[in-house]
Amino acid sequence: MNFTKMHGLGNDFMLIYTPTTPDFTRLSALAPQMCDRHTGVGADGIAVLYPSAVADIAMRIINSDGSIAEQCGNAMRCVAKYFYERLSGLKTHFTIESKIGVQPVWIETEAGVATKVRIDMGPPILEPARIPLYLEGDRAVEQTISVAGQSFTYTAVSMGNPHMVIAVRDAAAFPVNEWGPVLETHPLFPNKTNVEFVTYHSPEEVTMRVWERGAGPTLACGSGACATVVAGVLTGQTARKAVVHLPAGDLLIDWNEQDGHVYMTGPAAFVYDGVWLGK
Ligand SMILES: N[C@@H](CCC[C@H](N)C(=O)O)C(=O)O
Repeated sequence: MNFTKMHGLGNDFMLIYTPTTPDFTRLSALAPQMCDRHTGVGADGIAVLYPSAVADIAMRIINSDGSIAEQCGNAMRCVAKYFYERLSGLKTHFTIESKIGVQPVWIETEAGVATKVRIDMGPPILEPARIPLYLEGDRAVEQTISVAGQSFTYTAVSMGNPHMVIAVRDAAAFPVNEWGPVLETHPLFPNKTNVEFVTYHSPEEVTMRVWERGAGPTLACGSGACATVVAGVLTGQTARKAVVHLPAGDLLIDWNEQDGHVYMTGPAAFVYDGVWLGK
């Protein structure tokens, strides 16, 4: 099976392009083995790229544990760069069909190379029932959650996939691996959740670290960065446009006032092309 290793700010993926309908059951079953960092290729997930009837291309994201997620901002930027440079004939504006719908994409280029990708990540979903989260009311802003004898204040946002955003004093030093797994699987979130630990520095700047549902600690999460700025706006911590600092670089997030959609801009990179020889 041919694949291309790519990453978006260190959130890394095996991209598999197939001109026919993908066998998701097989790819989900293979994902833990392919994504294993010792005995496989090593990746946070698999991004599957295939023809779409309603957009220029379709993509689905499979987490490294084999679960299929609704959304993945970093994989979408990788898919967009791949599509722009290898399949589209250098089209700088096109659409990608994901599980959440048809998402417009814009490519910034230099000599035929995609340097930045901007994606319409759609409107955030705030109603707890649709995140999904077991909580009454129409929003989950600055709620308390208790786990293993510790309480956290969180704001929940779905970008198609669920996110719990927790403001902490120093996100860079926060023990993500200790608290991430217990919060990911908290029974309040029936489909589990991604967890972002964030420090709001100013209305325009945030530092974020993430524990991803189905993948563990990753270096970046595009949908999580979108959720972080939405949570920042809802709690009065950020402006609608802010830079999210991640361990390997920055994402620019803009929760547009006119259409209510969240726009994400950032880089994507090729690493290598390979052939998976396992079964
Ligand atoms: N890394 C992603 C999100 C990938 C899916 C996530 N782990 C989930 O299960 O929702 C991103 O960049 O958005």
